[in-house]
Amino acid sequence: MNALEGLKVLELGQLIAGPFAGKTLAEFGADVIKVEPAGVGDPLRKWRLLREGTSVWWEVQSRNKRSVCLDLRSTEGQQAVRALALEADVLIENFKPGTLEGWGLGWEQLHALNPRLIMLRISGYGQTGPYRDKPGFGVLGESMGGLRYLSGEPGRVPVRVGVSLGDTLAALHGVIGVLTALHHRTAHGGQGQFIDVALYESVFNVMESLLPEYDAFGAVRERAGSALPGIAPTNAYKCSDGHYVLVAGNGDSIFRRLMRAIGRADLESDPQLVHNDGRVQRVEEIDAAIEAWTLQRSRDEVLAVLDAAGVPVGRIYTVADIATDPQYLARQMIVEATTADGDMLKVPGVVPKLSATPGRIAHPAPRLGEHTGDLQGAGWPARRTEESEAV
Ligand SMILES: CC(C)(COP(=O)(O)OP(=O)(O)OC[C@H]1O[C@@H](n2cnc3c(N)ncnc32)[C@H](O)[C@@H]1OP(=O)(O)O)[C@@H](O)C(=O)NCCC(=O)NCCSC(=O)C(=O)O
Repeated sequence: MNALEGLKVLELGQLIAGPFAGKTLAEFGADVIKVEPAGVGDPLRKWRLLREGTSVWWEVQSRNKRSVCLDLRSTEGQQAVRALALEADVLIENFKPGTLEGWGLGWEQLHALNPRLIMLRISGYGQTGPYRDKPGFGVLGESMGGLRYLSGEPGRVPVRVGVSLGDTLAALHGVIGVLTALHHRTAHGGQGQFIDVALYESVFNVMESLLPEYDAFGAVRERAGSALPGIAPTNAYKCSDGHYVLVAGNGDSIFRRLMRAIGRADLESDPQLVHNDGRVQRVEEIDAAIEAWTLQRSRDEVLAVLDAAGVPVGRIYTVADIATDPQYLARQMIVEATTADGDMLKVPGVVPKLSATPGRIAHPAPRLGEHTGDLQGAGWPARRTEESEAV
């Protein structure tokens, strides 16, 4: 039994923000039907590295979903979506605001058709406000949300975090919205509602004290490279073999253990360094002491000594480190899955882990339009036998 068994989800839209929300619901048992344009399908099918013509990213993002091809610009395609929406619990979309309305598939139209429908609408800037009509991508949401300005070294160009974090953050906020709206629908009279998620707001929501610090102190937070301003010591420190380690000594007792481990009893017992506020005043001195010690040792030696001392320490993981890490392996986070072409592929396991109803990879990402034939007649199409068995 999966937690979202029986939940019917219709996914319109493309790339990351909407489809990552669909993926998350599908991993917990929702029946997600993805609508794609015939011919090319979701452009993500061709993003980054392709194997036999299909992106391996697609294999992860679309697992457990069904794919039907419908032309949303055509009357027939729009009618087919309405027929599906009539029975759907959730519709996910991440088009530019107004695109669905132009196709007669906006909230007003679909809500009138199916008052129980919950609609997740993800866009760059939201469904209202002066920017609503602008197309949005993750990088712009990350920037407007405040993240980009803080990423990188002081005085250098603000860098992109390595993945489209704005999109996945929006997707996860969208999933929270869907689950909240489902609870509300069950508890209070069965009505659906729409959820308006903006990429920039999803980023802004995780920006910690950025705004109140500006309001209270006029402080504009700046890029700080690998350090965490106002919290000490925590940084990346170079080792004798050229690798870096991350050491987070920013707890009062952890700091004392760290100083003992690196042979700095003087700093361990310094009354000014007992708490964070005092350490922040002398962060450069503390960082220099730590790096003087790490520079004398290889990364593995540093990790072993600080691990034994109970100090939070870690390497900077490449994917090669991830793929062989015992913690990942012990918790089934590296899973061998079979693609629709019968090839094996290592993919991330399901997050989060539920004790009674864990998520699962039930079937591979679909070929383009693999399930269009299921749409015979009206209503939500039943899953084919082999798929129901896989679930
Ligand atoms: C991604 C977008 C910028 C793309 O903008 P546009 O192409 O200008 O327009 P729209 O959203 O209105 O529509 C997308 C296009 O796909 C076409 N389309 C898609 N599916 C169909 C089907 N099934 N049938 C017919 N046409 C279709 C649609 O007609 C448009 O084509 P044309 O009319 O021919 O253009 C926008 O969708 C957007 O702002 N989305 C919300 C934010 C978001 O999710 N951004 C995405 C992230 S990925 C990312 O950020 C990242 O990697 O980083």
